[in-house]
Amino acid sequence: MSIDVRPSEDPAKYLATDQLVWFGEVTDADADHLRLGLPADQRFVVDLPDGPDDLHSGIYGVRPMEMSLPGGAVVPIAGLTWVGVHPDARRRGVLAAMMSDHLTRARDAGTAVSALHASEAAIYGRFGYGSAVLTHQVSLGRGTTFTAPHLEDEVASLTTHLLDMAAPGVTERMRACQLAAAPDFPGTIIGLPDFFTLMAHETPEQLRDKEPRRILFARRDGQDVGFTGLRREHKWESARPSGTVVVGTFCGGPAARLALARRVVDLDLMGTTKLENVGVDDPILGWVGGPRGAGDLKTWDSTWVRLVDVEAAWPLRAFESDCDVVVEVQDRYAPWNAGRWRLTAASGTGAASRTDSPADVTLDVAALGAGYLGHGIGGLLRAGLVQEHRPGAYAELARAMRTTVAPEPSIGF
Ligand SMILES: CC(=O)SCCNC(=O)CCNC(=O)[C@H](O)C(C)(C)COP(=O)(O)OP(=O)(O)OC[C@H]1O[C@@H](n2cnc3c(N)ncnc32)[C@H](O)[C@@H]1OP(=O)(O)O
Repeated sequence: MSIDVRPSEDPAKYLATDQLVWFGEVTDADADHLRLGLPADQRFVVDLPDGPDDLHSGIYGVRPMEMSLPGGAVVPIAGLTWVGVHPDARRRGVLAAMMSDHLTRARDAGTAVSALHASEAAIYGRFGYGSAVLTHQVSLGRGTTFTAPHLEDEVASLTTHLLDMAAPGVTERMRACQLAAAPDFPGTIIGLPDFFTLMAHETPEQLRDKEPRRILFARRDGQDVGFTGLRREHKWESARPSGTVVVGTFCGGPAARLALARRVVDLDLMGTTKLENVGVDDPILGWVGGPRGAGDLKTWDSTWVRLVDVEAAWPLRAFESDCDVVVEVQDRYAPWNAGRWRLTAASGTGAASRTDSPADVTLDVAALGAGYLGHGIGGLLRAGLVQEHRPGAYAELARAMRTTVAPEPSIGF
Protein backbone atom coordinates (compact mmCIF):
# COMPACT_ATOMS: atom_id res chain seq x y z
CA MET A 1 0.00 0.00 0.00
CA SER A 2 1.43 3.38 -0.90
CA ILE A 3 1.07 5.99 1.84
CA ASP A 4 0.38 9.58 0.85
CA VAL A 5 2.26 12.30 2.76
CA ARG A 6 1.03 15.86 2.25
CA PRO A 7 1.45 19.33 3.75
CA SER A 8 -0.70 20.03 6.81
CA GLU A 9 -3.75 22.24 6.25
CA ASP A 10 -5.12 22.14 9.79
CA PRO A 11 -2.72 23.51 12.43
CA ALA A 12 -5.05 22.54 15.32
CA LYS A 13 -5.29 18.90 14.18
CA TYR A 14 -1.54 18.79 13.62
CA LEU A 15 -0.84 19.99 17.15
CA ALA A 16 -3.51 17.73 18.66
CA THR A 17 -1.86 14.70 17.00
CA ASP A 18 1.50 15.71 18.44
CA GLN A 19 -0.06 16.13 21.87
CA LEU A 20 -1.58 12.65 21.76
CA VAL A 21 1.74 11.04 20.75
CA TRP A 22 3.69 12.99 23.38
CA PHE A 23 0.90 12.75 26.02
CA GLY A 24 0.73 16.52 26.35
CA GLU A 25 -2.11 18.87 27.06
CA VAL A 26 -1.94 22.28 25.53
CA THR A 27 -4.12 25.33 26.05
CA ASP A 28 -5.29 27.44 23.08
CA ALA A 29 -3.18 30.28 24.45
CA ASP A 30 -0.01 28.24 23.98
CA ALA A 31 -0.93 26.55 20.69
CA ASP A 32 0.49 29.15 18.29
CA HIS A 33 3.54 29.49 20.41
CA LEU A 34 4.35 25.76 20.36
CA ARG A 35 4.35 25.76 16.57
CA LEU A 36 6.94 28.57 16.49
CA GLY A 37 10.07 27.78 14.56
CA LEU A 38 8.12 25.27 12.49
CA PRO A 39 7.02 27.20 9.38
CA ALA A 40 3.48 26.42 8.20
CA ASP A 41 4.82 24.97 4.94
CA GLN A 42 7.16 22.62 6.82
CA ARG A 43 4.47 20.57 8.59
CA PHE A 44 3.47 17.30 6.95
CA VAL A 45 0.79 14.72 7.66
CA VAL A 46 -0.45 11.24 6.79
CA ASP A 47 -4.08 10.14 6.99
CA LEU A 48 -4.48 6.39 6.54
CA PRO A 49 -7.84 5.42 4.95
CA ASP A 50 -8.84 3.57 8.14
CA GLY A 51 -7.07 6.02 10.46
CA PRO A 52 -8.60 8.15 13.21
CA ASP A 53 -11.14 10.83 12.10
CA ASP A 54 -10.23 13.54 14.53
CA LEU A 55 -6.43 13.21 14.35
CA HIS A 56 -3.77 12.46 11.75
CA SER A 57 -2.20 9.00 11.46
CA GLY A 58 1.25 10.57 11.38
CA ILE A 59 2.98 13.95 11.40
CA TYR A 60 6.45 15.38 10.99
CA GLY A 61 7.97 18.84 10.72
CA VAL A 62 11.16 20.50 9.58
CA ARG A 63 12.90 23.43 11.22
CA PRO A 64 15.11 25.37 8.83
CA MET A 65 18.40 25.60 10.74
CA GLU A 66 22.10 26.09 10.16
CA MET A 67 24.99 23.87 11.20
CA SER A 68 28.73 24.50 11.34
CA LEU A 69 30.96 21.93 9.65
CA PRO A 70 34.63 20.94 9.98
CA GLY A 71 36.59 23.81 8.46
CA GLY A 72 34.10 26.42 9.67
CA ALA A 73 31.43 26.59 6.95
CA VAL A 74 27.95 27.28 8.32
CA VAL A 75 25.36 25.66 6.03
CA PRO A 76 21.57 25.34 5.92
CA ILE A 77 20.20 22.04 7.17
CA ALA A 78 16.77 20.47 7.60
CA GLY A 79 16.13 20.00 11.33
CA LEU A 80 13.77 17.02 11.43
CA THR A 81 11.40 17.19 14.40
CA TRP A 82 7.81 16.64 15.57
CA VAL A 83 7.88 13.05 14.26
CA GLY A 84 4.88 11.19 15.62
CA VAL A 85 2.62 8.33 14.59
CA HIS A 86 -0.82 7.82 16.15
CA PRO A 87 -0.81 4.78 18.48
CA ASP A 88 -3.49 3.11 16.30
CA ALA A 89 -1.36 3.55 13.14
CA ARG A 90 2.06 2.46 14.40
CA ARG A 91 4.19 -0.20 12.69
CA ARG A 92 2.31 0.06 9.41
CA GLY A 93 5.00 1.97 7.54
CA VAL A 94 3.83 5.53 8.27
CA LEU A 95 7.24 6.68 9.51
CA ALA A 96 8.98 4.98 6.58
CA ALA A 97 6.70 6.87 4.16
CA MET A 98 7.33 10.15 5.99
CA MET A 99 11.10 9.63 5.88
CA SER A 100 11.06 9.04 2.09
CA ASP A 101 8.91 12.14 1.74
CA HIS A 102 11.24 14.24 3.90
CA LEU A 103 14.37 13.20 2.02
CA THR A 104 12.78 13.84 -1.38
CA ARG A 105 11.49 17.28 -0.36
CA ALA A 106 14.83 18.24 1.23
CA ARG A 107 16.75 17.22 -1.88
CA ASP A 108 14.32 19.09 -4.15
CA ALA A 109 14.81 22.18 -1.97
CA GLY A 110 18.60 21.88 -2.37
CA THR A 111 19.26 21.00 1.29
CA ALA A 112 22.17 18.57 1.42
CA VAL A 113 21.99 17.56 5.09
CA SER A 114 19.25 16.60 7.54
CA ALA A 115 19.82 16.35 11.29
CA LEU A 116 17.80 15.37 14.33
CA HIS A 117 17.77 14.44 17.99
CA ALA A 118 16.37 10.93 18.36
CA SER A 119 13.73 10.01 20.94
CA GLU A 120 15.01 6.41 20.83
CA ALA A 121 18.38 5.21 19.61
CA ALA A 122 17.03 2.35 17.47
CA ILE A 123 14.76 4.37 15.17
CA TYR A 124 16.82 6.41 12.70
CA GLY A 125 19.80 4.30 11.62
CA ARG A 126 17.58 2.38 9.18
CA PHE A 127 16.69 5.68 7.52
CA GLY A 128 20.35 6.55 6.88
CA TYR A 129 21.01 8.78 9.91
CA GLY A 130 24.27 8.21 11.76
CA SER A 131 25.01 9.10 15.36
CA ALA A 132 27.41 11.97 14.63
CA VAL A 133 27.99 13.63 18.01
CA LEU A 134 28.30 12.29 21.53
CA THR A 135 27.60 14.35 24.61
CA HIS A 136 28.42 13.95 28.29
CA GLN A 137 26.19 14.72 31.21
CA VAL A 138 28.40 15.70 34.13
CA SER A 139 27.68 16.32 37.82
CA LEU A 140 29.91 18.72 39.73
CA GLY A 141 29.93 19.50 43.44
CA ARG A 142 29.56 23.04 44.81
CA GLY A 143 32.81 24.96 44.41
CA THR A 144 34.50 22.50 42.03
CA THR A 145 37.97 23.76 41.13
CA PHE A 146 38.83 24.35 37.48
CA THR A 147 42.56 24.50 36.80
CA ALA A 148 43.57 26.42 33.67
CA PRO A 149 46.45 28.81 34.50
CA HIS A 150 47.01 29.71 30.83
CA LEU A 151 43.51 31.22 30.68
CA GLU A 152 43.52 33.21 33.93
CA ASP A 153 44.50 36.57 32.40
CA GLU A 154 41.76 36.31 29.82
CA VAL A 155 39.18 35.13 32.33
CA ALA A 156 40.00 38.06 34.61
CA SER A 157 38.76 40.39 31.87
CA LEU A 158 35.34 38.70 31.74
CA THR A 159 32.20 39.33 33.77
CA THR A 160 29.07 37.20 33.99
CA HIS A 161 25.45 38.41 33.94
CA LEU A 162 22.30 36.42 34.75
CA LEU A 163 19.12 37.33 32.84
CA ASP A 164 15.65 35.87 32.30
CA MET A 165 15.61 34.18 28.93
CA ALA A 166 12.31 35.92 28.18
CA ALA A 167 13.80 39.41 28.87
CA PRO A 168 13.92 41.73 25.83
CA GLY A 169 16.89 41.16 23.55
CA VAL A 170 18.19 38.02 25.27
CA THR A 171 17.37 35.53 22.51
CA GLU A 172 18.87 37.83 19.84
CA ARG A 173 22.06 38.00 21.91
CA MET A 174 22.14 34.21 22.27
CA ARG A 175 21.76 33.73 18.55
CA ALA A 176 24.49 36.25 17.79
CA CYS A 177 26.85 34.43 20.20
CA GLN A 178 26.10 31.10 18.54
CA LEU A 179 26.71 32.47 15.04
CA ALA A 180 30.02 33.98 16.16
CA ALA A 181 31.25 30.79 17.87
CA ALA A 182 29.90 28.23 15.37
CA PRO A 183 32.83 28.16 12.90
CA ASP A 184 35.24 27.26 15.73
CA PHE A 185 32.90 24.59 17.11
CA PRO A 186 31.78 22.34 14.22
CA GLY A 187 28.50 20.63 14.99
CA THR A 188 26.87 23.76 16.42
CA ILE A 189 23.26 23.99 15.24
CA ILE A 190 21.64 27.40 15.12
CA GLY A 191 17.90 27.95 14.87
CA LEU A 192 16.06 30.82 13.22
CA PRO A 193 15.02 33.71 15.54
CA ASP A 194 11.55 32.10 15.97
CA PHE A 195 13.17 28.99 17.41
CA PHE A 196 14.82 31.05 20.15
CA THR A 197 11.49 32.75 20.92
CA LEU A 198 10.01 29.27 21.30
CA MET A 199 12.70 28.28 23.80
CA ALA A 200 12.26 31.52 25.76
CA HIS A 201 8.56 31.07 26.45
CA GLU A 202 7.92 28.00 28.56
CA THR A 203 4.31 26.93 28.97
CA PRO A 204 2.90 26.18 32.45
CA GLU A 205 2.85 22.50 31.44
CA GLN A 206 6.57 22.57 30.58
CA LEU A 207 7.44 24.44 33.75
CA ARG A 208 5.30 22.66 36.35
CA ASP A 209 7.14 23.56 39.58
CA LYS A 210 10.44 24.57 37.96
CA GLU A 211 11.84 28.09 37.69
CA PRO A 212 11.91 29.56 34.17
CA ARG A 213 15.16 29.05 32.28
CA ARG A 214 17.71 31.83 32.81
CA ILE A 215 20.66 32.76 30.64
CA LEU A 216 24.11 33.49 31.99
CA PHE A 217 26.18 35.64 29.62
CA ALA A 218 29.96 36.10 29.72
CA ARG A 219 30.98 39.61 28.60
CA ARG A 220 34.19 41.41 27.78
CA ASP A 221 34.26 45.22 27.44
CA GLY A 222 30.47 45.28 27.24
CA GLN A 223 30.33 42.66 24.47
CA ASP A 224 28.87 39.17 24.81
CA VAL A 225 31.48 36.45 24.33
CA GLY A 226 29.45 33.41 25.44
CA PHE A 227 26.45 32.09 27.34
CA THR A 228 24.84 29.10 28.91
CA GLY A 229 21.29 28.40 30.10
CA LEU A 230 20.43 27.29 33.63
CA ARG A 231 17.58 26.43 35.94
CA ARG A 232 17.80 25.98 39.70
CA GLU A 233 15.88 23.36 41.65
CA HIS A 234 15.38 23.80 45.38
CA LYS A 235 16.16 21.08 47.88
CA TRP A 236 16.82 21.10 51.62
CA GLU A 237 18.63 18.18 53.24
CA SER A 238 19.40 17.94 56.96
CA ALA A 239 18.43 21.62 57.26
CA ARG A 240 21.04 22.61 54.68
CA PRO A 241 20.35 24.06 51.23
CA SER A 242 21.37 21.45 48.66
CA GLY A 243 19.62 22.41 45.44
CA THR A 244 20.61 21.35 41.94
CA VAL A 245 21.38 23.73 39.12
CA VAL A 246 20.79 22.20 35.70
CA VAL A 247 22.97 23.80 33.03
CA GLY A 248 22.51 23.54 29.26
CA THR A 249 24.91 23.90 26.33
CA PHE A 250 27.94 26.18 26.65
CA CYS A 251 28.58 28.65 23.85
CA GLY A 252 31.79 30.66 23.44
CA GLY A 253 35.54 30.16 23.45
CA PRO A 254 37.57 28.52 26.23
CA ALA A 255 37.87 31.61 28.48
CA ALA A 256 34.12 32.29 28.29
CA ARG A 257 33.40 28.63 29.10
CA LEU A 258 35.72 28.75 32.09
CA ALA A 259 34.15 31.94 33.46
CA LEU A 260 30.65 30.48 33.00
CA ALA A 261 31.60 27.10 34.51
CA ARG A 262 33.06 28.74 37.62
CA ARG A 263 29.93 30.80 38.08
CA VAL A 264 27.49 27.89 37.74
CA VAL A 265 29.27 25.80 40.38
CA ASP A 266 29.06 28.68 42.84
CA LEU A 267 25.41 29.67 43.04
CA ASP A 268 23.92 30.27 46.49
CA LEU A 269 21.65 27.57 47.95
CA MET A 270 22.86 25.01 45.38
CA GLY A 271 24.79 21.82 46.21
CA THR A 272 25.16 20.14 42.82
CA THR A 273 25.63 21.45 39.29
CA LYS A 274 24.51 19.19 36.49
CA LEU A 275 26.03 20.06 33.10
CA GLU A 276 23.64 18.50 30.62
CA ASN A 277 25.48 18.92 27.32
CA VAL A 278 29.28 18.76 27.40
CA GLY A 279 31.13 17.69 24.26
CA VAL A 280 33.51 14.77 24.67
CA ASP A 281 36.53 17.02 23.95
CA ASP A 282 35.17 20.02 25.86
CA PRO A 283 38.00 21.60 27.89
CA ILE A 284 35.82 21.51 31.02
CA LEU A 285 36.66 17.84 31.52
CA GLY A 286 40.37 18.61 31.44
CA TRP A 287 40.04 21.54 33.88
CA VAL A 288 38.54 19.25 36.54
CA GLY A 289 41.27 16.64 36.10
CA GLY A 290 39.47 14.24 33.74
CA PRO A 291 36.33 12.12 34.02
CA ARG A 292 36.81 11.21 37.70
CA GLY A 293 37.02 14.89 38.59
CA ALA A 294 33.67 15.33 36.90
CA GLY A 295 31.87 12.62 38.85
CA ASP A 296 28.76 10.73 37.72
CA LEU A 297 29.56 11.11 34.03
CA LYS A 298 27.07 9.73 31.53
CA THR A 299 27.34 9.65 27.74
CA TRP A 300 24.49 9.99 25.24
CA ASP A 301 24.06 10.46 21.52
CA SER A 302 23.44 14.11 20.61
CA THR A 303 23.01 15.03 16.93
CA TRP A 304 22.20 12.43 14.27
CA VAL A 305 23.21 13.42 10.73
CA ARG A 306 21.88 12.23 7.37
CA LEU A 307 23.48 13.07 4.04
CA VAL A 308 20.43 13.90 1.92
CA ASP A 309 22.65 14.41 -1.11
CA VAL A 310 26.10 12.80 -0.91
CA GLU A 311 27.45 14.65 -3.94
CA ALA A 312 26.43 18.07 -2.58
CA ALA A 313 27.25 17.42 1.09
CA TRP A 314 30.75 15.94 0.73
CA PRO A 315 32.50 19.13 -0.52
CA LEU A 316 30.76 21.44 2.00
CA ARG A 317 33.08 20.40 4.83
CA ALA A 318 36.87 20.54 5.07
CA PHE A 319 39.14 17.52 5.65
CA GLU A 320 42.25 17.21 7.80
CA SER A 321 43.91 14.49 5.72
CA ASP A 322 43.70 13.31 2.13
CA CYS A 323 41.81 10.36 0.69
CA ASP A 324 40.87 8.89 -2.67
CA VAL A 325 38.42 6.05 -2.15
CA VAL A 326 35.71 4.46 -4.30
CA VAL A 327 32.70 3.90 -2.08
CA GLU A 328 29.65 1.80 -2.90
CA VAL A 329 26.89 3.61 -1.01
CA GLN A 330 23.76 1.71 0.02
CA ASP A 331 20.76 3.98 0.46
CA ARG A 332 17.24 2.56 0.51
CA TYR A 333 15.43 5.80 1.36
CA ALA A 334 17.35 8.25 -0.89
CA PRO A 335 18.06 6.10 -3.98
CA TRP A 336 19.80 8.98 -5.83
CA ASN A 337 22.73 8.47 -3.42
CA ALA A 338 23.01 4.73 -4.04
CA GLY A 339 25.86 3.36 -6.14
CA ARG A 340 29.53 4.05 -6.58
CA TRP A 341 31.15 7.36 -5.69
CA ARG A 342 34.77 8.43 -5.83
CA LEU A 343 35.20 10.40 -2.61
CA THR A 344 38.34 12.46 -2.46
CA ALA A 345 39.93 14.97 -0.11
CA ALA A 346 43.07 16.88 -1.07
CA SER A 347 44.60 19.85 0.77
CA GLY A 348 41.44 20.10 2.86
CA THR A 349 38.98 20.18 -0.05
CA GLY A 350 36.57 17.34 -0.82
CA ALA A 351 34.98 16.22 -4.09
CA ALA A 352 32.44 13.48 -4.85
CA SER A 353 31.94 12.14 -8.37
CA ARG A 354 30.21 9.15 -9.94
CA THR A 355 32.51 6.34 -11.06
CA ASP A 356 32.42 2.88 -12.64
CA SER A 357 35.67 1.81 -10.95
CA PRO A 358 35.50 -1.17 -8.61
CA ALA A 359 34.49 -0.29 -5.05
CA ASP A 360 37.18 -0.04 -2.35
CA VAL A 361 34.56 0.07 0.40
CA THR A 362 30.85 -0.73 0.70
CA LEU A 363 28.85 1.05 3.38
CA ASP A 364 25.41 2.31 4.30
CA VAL A 365 24.91 6.06 3.88
CA ALA A 366 24.45 6.24 7.68
CA ALA A 367 28.22 5.68 8.09
CA LEU A 368 28.93 8.85 6.09
CA GLY A 369 26.43 10.75 8.28
CA ALA A 370 28.08 9.44 11.46
CA GLY A 371 31.49 10.71 10.33
CA TYR A 372 30.36 13.91 8.62
CA LEU A 373 31.08 16.22 11.56
CA GLY A 374 34.41 14.59 12.43
CA HIS A 375 33.34 11.89 14.90
CA GLY A 376 35.54 8.76 14.55
CA ILE A 377 33.97 6.01 12.42
CA GLY A 378 37.00 3.71 12.18
CA GLY A 379 35.39 1.18 14.53
CA LEU A 380 32.55 0.42 12.08
CA LEU A 381 34.89 -1.86 10.12
CA ARG A 382 35.73 -3.93 13.19
CA ALA A 383 32.04 -4.08 14.02
CA GLY A 384 31.38 -5.56 10.58
CA LEU A 385 29.17 -2.63 9.60
CA VAL A 386 31.21 -1.71 6.51
CA GLN A 387 32.99 -3.93 4.00
CA GLU A 388 36.48 -3.19 2.77
CA HIS A 389 37.56 -4.54 -0.64
CA ARG A 390 40.96 -2.81 -0.85
CA PRO A 391 43.04 -3.19 2.33
CA GLY A 392 43.50 0.15 4.08
CA ALA A 393 40.85 1.97 2.03
CA TYR A 394 38.38 2.32 4.87
CA ALA A 395 41.08 3.59 7.26
CA GLU A 396 41.97 6.18 4.62
CA LEU A 397 38.35 7.33 4.42
CA ALA A 398 37.78 7.32 8.18
CA ARG A 399 41.03 9.24 8.82
CA ALA A 400 40.09 11.91 6.29
CA MET A 401 36.63 12.39 7.81
CA ARG A 402 37.83 12.46 11.41
CA THR A 403 38.71 15.80 13.01
CA THR A 404 41.30 16.48 15.71
CA VAL A 405 38.62 17.65 18.13
CA ALA A 406 35.25 15.89 18.44
CA PRO A 407 32.20 17.81 17.17
CA GLU A 408 30.12 20.03 19.41
CA PRO A 409 26.80 18.71 20.78
CA SER A 410 23.76 20.73 19.76
CA ILE A 411 20.83 22.21 21.64
CA GLY A 412 17.81 19.89 21.40
CA PHE A 413 15.29 20.84 18.74
C1 LIG B 1 13.27 13.60 15.27
C2 LIG B 1 12.10 13.26 16.18
O1 LIG B 1 11.08 13.89 16.09
S1 LIG B 1 12.29 12.00 17.29
C3 LIG B 1 10.61 11.58 17.78
C4 LIG B 1 10.15 10.25 17.26
N1 LIG B 1 8.77 10.04 17.78
C5 LIG B 1 8.49 9.30 18.86
O2 LIG B 1 9.34 8.67 19.47
C6 LIG B 1 7.03 9.32 19.28
C7 LIG B 1 6.49 7.94 19.67
N2 LIG B 1 6.69 6.94 18.61
C8 LIG B 1 6.07 7.02 17.40
O3 LIG B 1 5.35 7.96 17.08
C9 LIG B 1 6.29 5.88 16.42
O4 LIG B 1 6.37 4.67 17.14
C10 LIG B 1 7.56 6.03 15.55
C11 LIG B 1 7.52 7.39 14.84
C12 LIG B 1 8.84 5.95 16.37
C13 LIG B 1 7.59 4.89 14.52
O5 LIG B 1 6.53 5.04 13.61
P1 LIG B 1 5.91 3.79 12.81
O6 LIG B 1 4.98 4.36 11.80
O7 LIG B 1 5.41 2.80 13.76
O8 LIG B 1 7.20 3.21 12.07
P2 LIG B 1 7.16 2.31 10.76
O9 LIG B 1 5.98 1.39 10.81
O10 LIG B 1 7.27 3.16 9.54
O11 LIG B 1 8.50 1.49 10.95
C14 LIG B 1 9.53 1.47 10.01
C15 LIG B 1 10.61 0.55 10.57
O12 LIG B 1 11.16 1.12 11.78
C16 LIG B 1 11.05 0.20 12.85
N3 LIG B 1 10.77 0.97 14.07
C17 LIG B 1 9.81 1.88 14.23
N4 LIG B 1 9.86 2.39 15.46
C18 LIG B 1 10.88 1.79 16.08
C19 LIG B 1 11.44 1.90 17.41
N5 LIG B 1 10.91 2.74 18.32
N6 LIG B 1 12.50 1.13 17.70
C20 LIG B 1 13.00 0.25 16.78
N7 LIG B 1 12.51 0.12 15.52
C21 LIG B 1 11.47 0.88 15.19
C22 LIG B 1 9.88 -0.69 12.47
O13 LIG B 1 9.96 -1.93 13.13
C23 LIG B 1 10.07 -0.82 10.99
O14 LIG B 1 11.11 -1.76 10.72
P3 LIG B 1 11.16 -2.63 9.38
O15 LIG B 1 11.40 -1.66 8.27
O16 LIG B 1 12.30 -3.56 9.62
O17 LIG B 1 9.83 -3.29 9.29
